[in-house]
Amino acid sequence: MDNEINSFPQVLTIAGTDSGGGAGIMADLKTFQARHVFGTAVVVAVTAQNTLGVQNSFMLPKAMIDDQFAALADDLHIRACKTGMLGDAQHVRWVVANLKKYNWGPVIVDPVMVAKGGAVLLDPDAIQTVQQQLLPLATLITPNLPEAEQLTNQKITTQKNIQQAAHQLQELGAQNVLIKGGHHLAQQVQDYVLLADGSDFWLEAPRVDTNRTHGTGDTLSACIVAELAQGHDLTTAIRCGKQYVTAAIKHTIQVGHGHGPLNHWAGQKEGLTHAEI
Ligand SMILES: Nc1ncnc2c1ncn2[C@@H]1O[C@H](COP(=O)(O)OP(=O)(O)OP(=O)(O)O)[C@@H](O)[C@H]1O
Ligand SMILES: Cc1ncc(COP(=O)(O)O)c(N)n1
Repeated sequence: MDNEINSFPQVLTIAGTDSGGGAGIMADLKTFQARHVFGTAVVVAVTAQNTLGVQNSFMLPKAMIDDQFAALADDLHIRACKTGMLGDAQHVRWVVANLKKYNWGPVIVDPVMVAKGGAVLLDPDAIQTVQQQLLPLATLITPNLPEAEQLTNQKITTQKNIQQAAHQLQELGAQNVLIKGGHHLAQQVQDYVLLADGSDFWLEAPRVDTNRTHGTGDTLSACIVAELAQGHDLTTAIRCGKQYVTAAIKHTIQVGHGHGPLNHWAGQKEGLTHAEI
């Protein structure tokens, strides 16, 4: 009976808010809505932010974080979750404890470190805690190139470096790895995927010439979470996420003076049905 009550696919983002609406929990919830799953959130950090940058941030106390997890565990049936901005080492530890305490389905780790505008969203001291405690819980980790460099302690300049870094992230405990190539300014953006069984592939798309790319990583990982919650396999979910984020970047909307947000209605705009994108 409980299965019937909680049968609609429910997902969770564990991250920071963005008052400007473009990244973090806001981008995740917009993506969940567009992808037809019910989105929930554990707020770890609150940021005062807009498309020009992060003006202030506040980390929530442990009791408030634990209570949010407990409230969800008591009532909902979360099928997949993701992490985003976690701020510092102690918050990473508190989140890890709650990931272990309950079952939230597959865990997608988006190891957010620095915002597009340059603000630090993860204390550099916390990187070791992410490597040692969070990575082993990751069904999939989705670093961008600078994050992959930090997590593997190496410069990444070639495709071979990217592949080596992905293997290193697996050795640290992440089951599957998606290294995002948005920060490499080539004509084609290339993301690299290394799966748990050792198979791999590249995802390619033409670079859209725009600075309206606030929240691209959040949107990609949130879409993957949504697809997993609906029962798709990981490869299908990743390919769908890539198609969705590419469309959301391509169909620019004019919001803000700086790094503008994506168009989370892009699937509808392209006339794509839910099943096609
Ligand atoms: N200008 C662009 N044109 C097309 N695709 C892009 C562009 N920029 C990023 N992407 C794609 O968006 C996704 C996110 O990549 P990116 O490297 O920007 O992540 P990120 O830095 O974590 O994003 P954010 O921190 O803004 O959330 C990847 O699939 C990447 O290839
Ligand atoms: C709360 C929060 N989470 C994540 C990001 C990263 O997004 P971006 O790199 O596009 O600024 C952000 N700016 N704010």
